[in-house]
Amino acid sequence: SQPGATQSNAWPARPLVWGDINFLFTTDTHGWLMGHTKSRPPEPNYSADFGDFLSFVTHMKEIAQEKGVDLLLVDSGDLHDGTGLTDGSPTGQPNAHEACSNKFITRLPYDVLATGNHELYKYSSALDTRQNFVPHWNGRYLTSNVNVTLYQQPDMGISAPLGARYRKFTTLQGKHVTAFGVLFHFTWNAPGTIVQSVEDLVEQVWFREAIADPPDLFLLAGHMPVHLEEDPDVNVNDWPIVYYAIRQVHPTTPIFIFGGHSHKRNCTVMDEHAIAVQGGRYMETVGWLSANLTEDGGYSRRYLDTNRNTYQYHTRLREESFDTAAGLKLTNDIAELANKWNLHDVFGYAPQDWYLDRVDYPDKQSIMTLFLDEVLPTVMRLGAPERSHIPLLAIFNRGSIRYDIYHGAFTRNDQYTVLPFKNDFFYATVPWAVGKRVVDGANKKREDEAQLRNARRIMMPSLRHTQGQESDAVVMQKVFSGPEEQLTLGYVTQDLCDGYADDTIHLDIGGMDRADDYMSSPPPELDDDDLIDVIFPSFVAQPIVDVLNKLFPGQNYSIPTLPIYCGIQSDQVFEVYARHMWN
Ligand SMILES: Nc1ccn([C@@H]2O[C@H](COP(=O)(O)O)[C@@H](O)[C@H]2O)c(=O)n1
Repeated sequence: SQPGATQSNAWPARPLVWGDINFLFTTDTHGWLMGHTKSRPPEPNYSADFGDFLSFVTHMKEIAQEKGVDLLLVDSGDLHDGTGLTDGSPTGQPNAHEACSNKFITRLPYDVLATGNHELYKYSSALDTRQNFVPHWNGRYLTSNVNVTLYQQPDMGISAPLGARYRKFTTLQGKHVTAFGVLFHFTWNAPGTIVQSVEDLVEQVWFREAIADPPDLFLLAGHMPVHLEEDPDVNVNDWPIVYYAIRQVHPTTPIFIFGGHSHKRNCTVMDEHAIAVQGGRYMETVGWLSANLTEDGGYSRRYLDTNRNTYQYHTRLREESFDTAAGLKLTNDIAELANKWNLHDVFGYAPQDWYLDRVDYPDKQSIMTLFLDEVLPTVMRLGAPERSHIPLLAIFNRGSIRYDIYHGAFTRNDQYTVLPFKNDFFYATVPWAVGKRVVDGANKKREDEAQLRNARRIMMPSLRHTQGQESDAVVMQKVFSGPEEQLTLGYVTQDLCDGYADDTIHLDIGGMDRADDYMSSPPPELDDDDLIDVIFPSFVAQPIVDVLNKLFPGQNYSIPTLPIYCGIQSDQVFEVYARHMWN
């Protein structure tokens, strides 16, 4: 682990069940290669870093070989955006260049990787991925429906697949695998990148040809949730389209789906021979899935907390013999980069914990309450003193706020874990009669668009997994025999497959589904004719401009003519606040 990380004192409840085909899977790691280093619960659950993970995977692959079975390592995208290692480069290099392309993730023996939406928000990230990350993987980075346009000679104007379209390979134990990497129909991608809809993907001649021959199994890695979600932003499950396209040709060939994007642990069984799993977020979870293809013996899934106890328990290794030389080197190299980029510099001391998912606005412990009521208005005023004579309404898309803040030192790295995105703040000065309706208007627009998308959505078939008939509660009691007060805080997953899948038994940390994306600082008391500065991040400028134009016809707002409110960008807001208020 990284220096100073607080180790977990909890342990897995029971060994993994191996099959003849086994998978370890990650998704939405978002740069959390240092692991979680804080001491407040549940952070120690996730205190292993990528070096520990490398040692774990290396040992697990050896165990698989000893058992004469296969173990494949899969990632479902969103490596970018989320910590100082991906976003805190002092040199302005492409996002995640050091963490992904040059140094760290390439050291893991992934068999299949897929791209996420966060790899495509900036053209520079996508190009860097293609030029510096993809070549390392030698056909294992799969982007079945994503292209990038090349603007350098001799490829001027050519639109080329970002990675490989698909991969056919034979495992060490001789199983024939056909693999795809699919991204949901993402539309907020940077100019110069192209995301083909999943409907169109499955109609392509190359796709039809690629699925024609029956493999022993289909492996579908992709950045979309395995189950429909409440939140319209992540409610983008196009898996059924791929599933049915394959099932039309191969009614019983096993299909293994590895999803992502909604940051949740999840699982669903589509038919006797098809299962979809998903491993959470931020290197909190390493997923495990096993199956017996030869005996047709069902599945076993597990969500592993990422700490050294977990890794040592499942590899049956003691502390002294667990680390591999390559794992230790990766740990050291990550620590070195974090130091070089001053990620541990302290901006101030947070006086309490604030949570992203456990509670919601306006709870005093919600990070949205801190951000909207305190941080955003304070920092906007500090950044634009010349506009202090006009009241402000600061609008924000909550999807930009990514993580908790814990009591104690608030560092440069924490700033990126809370808000990694570099967006400008635009503003429009409007009468309060208009300003007070912008948030509702933007949320309604988002809802309407989601409903339109969902109107033509094919539902994922769901077969309640029939192995291990016992209820979750009974299984849990069996696997944990100690008193409840010994349990630590963590995930208690309710997915759509039978049995209890969390590897370590916890007291439920709880969590909520996000509702509205657009929120604002507290509205001032004004008359309808009073003027107000409506401030919003550049990332959501287009929907806000659309709403403003609807509410205030004749003004013809457009992004190029919008003034910038202050010189502070969104990824600096917490630094400015912490330096002023927590120092
Ligand atoms: N420049 C950006 C890029 C993204 N966002 C926010 O991230 C959300 C998507 O994140 P997922 O992990 O759900 O894929 C997106 O909806 C935005 O809220 C941003 O604010 N600025």
